[in-house]
Amino acid sequence: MSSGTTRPDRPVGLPIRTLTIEVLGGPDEGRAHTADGETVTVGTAESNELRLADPTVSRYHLELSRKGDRVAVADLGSTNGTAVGPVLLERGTVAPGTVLTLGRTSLRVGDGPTRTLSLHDSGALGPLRGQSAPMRRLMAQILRAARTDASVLLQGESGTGKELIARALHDESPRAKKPFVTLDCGVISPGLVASELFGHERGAFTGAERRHLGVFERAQGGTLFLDEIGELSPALQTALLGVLERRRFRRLGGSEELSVDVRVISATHRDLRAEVNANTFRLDLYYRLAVVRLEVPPLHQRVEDIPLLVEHFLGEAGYTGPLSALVPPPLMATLLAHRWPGNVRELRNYAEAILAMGEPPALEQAAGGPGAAPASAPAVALPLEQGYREARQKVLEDFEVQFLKALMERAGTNVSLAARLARMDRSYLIDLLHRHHLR
Ligand SMILES: Nc1ncnc2c1ncn2[C@@H]1O[C@H](COP(=O)(O)OP(=O)(O)OP(=O)(O)O)[C@@H](O)[C@H]1O
Repeated sequence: MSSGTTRPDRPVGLPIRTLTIEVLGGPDEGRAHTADGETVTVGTAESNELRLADPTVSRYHLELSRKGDRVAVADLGSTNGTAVGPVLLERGTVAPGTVLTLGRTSLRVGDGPTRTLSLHDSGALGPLRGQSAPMRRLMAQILRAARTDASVLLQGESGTGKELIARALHDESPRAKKPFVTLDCGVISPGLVASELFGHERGAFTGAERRHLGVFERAQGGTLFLDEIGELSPALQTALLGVLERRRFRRLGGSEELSVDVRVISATHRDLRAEVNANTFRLDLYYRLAVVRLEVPPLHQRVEDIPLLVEHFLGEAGYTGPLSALVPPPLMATLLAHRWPGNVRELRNYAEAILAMGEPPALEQAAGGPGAAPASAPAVALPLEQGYREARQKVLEDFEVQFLKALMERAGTNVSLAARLARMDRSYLIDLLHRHHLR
């Protein structure tokens, strides 16, 4: 199997038609912008490509991108919405020439000149595989960002490869020989995040029996990857901002100030620009984290990557035969048509299962597909006769037990594998298993 060296025989540039935006009305009337790349964001915050002064426009109001002959419009959770005539538009496409209204501002989107975007010249970058144009575009952006010390924010659905990309950013950077440390802000209990970030001194709080080094200290000189950054509480957002601004911090319960030389990469499955608009994520922290913002497309938007990825995962699992013997063309056609809600992770599990079982397992039906439960049917029995608090507790406990049983069955009782599949911290999983007497 040779997927690691696959070199698509395509040119290393992608010509795209860009966009222009003219401000026809409102406080910014007369301004215009021509896009450099495929997307343009509009809003009042500094990091928008088209920054407006109109106070009725949100900080991150709108994203416009080319979709063939049309222009895709995505409202980023703005306060006053985006309208075409009397119709409010959250997401959709419009023809060039359409006038959009944002608060008191009106904009006309139009065709811009053609530009050539650079693509990575192969289907591999470190551990990453992908030969589709979006993936090779992303690889080119990763290589460019890796050479700088800029903070990078990765945004994409779960399982799209954000952690692998963070790793590639580190491996391709001048910090490659220094540590790469990950903290998943979504799976550790909220009370422990501060001590995981900054460490603590012995006796800093009940149970702190010895000094603990936080991730900033362990990543010194290297890269810190903060996964699920959108889950940070407001207090921790403030504390993290302080460290990033001052480049210094103290362990919890400590008095010594320690200096930080760490490059921060963070990731989220949510659009933090909408969280900034809603005031649930600090704008100043967003600026610090998203000096470079990379969007990782879901797998169904880059289906050309599927054969290469399947071949790669089978090869990693030890398969040396021809791809078509395990995945004949009709099965490959099914894989290309599947929606892959779990993205590349789901594809990897699927490829490994084909090899383990010697035959293709059934693909899970996406929610809403044929056979899915009607939207109004409750997913769990609701114990309405109990009070809210007790009922919530009971439903949660039932869910945890069912989830853990299914998880341990899938993982063949291997706790490390189970933690990986469930994307949770291994020690937290062990705690949960003990709590429910499943171990
Ligand atoms: N482009 C790729 N090439 C090779 N392997 C990939 C690629 N993208 C993802 N994977 C594999 O898919 C799995 C999921 O990737 P990863 O954990 O990086 O996703 P993620 O976006 O960080 O997910 P989550 O948000 O759930 O943490 C991993 O096993 C990873 O190695």
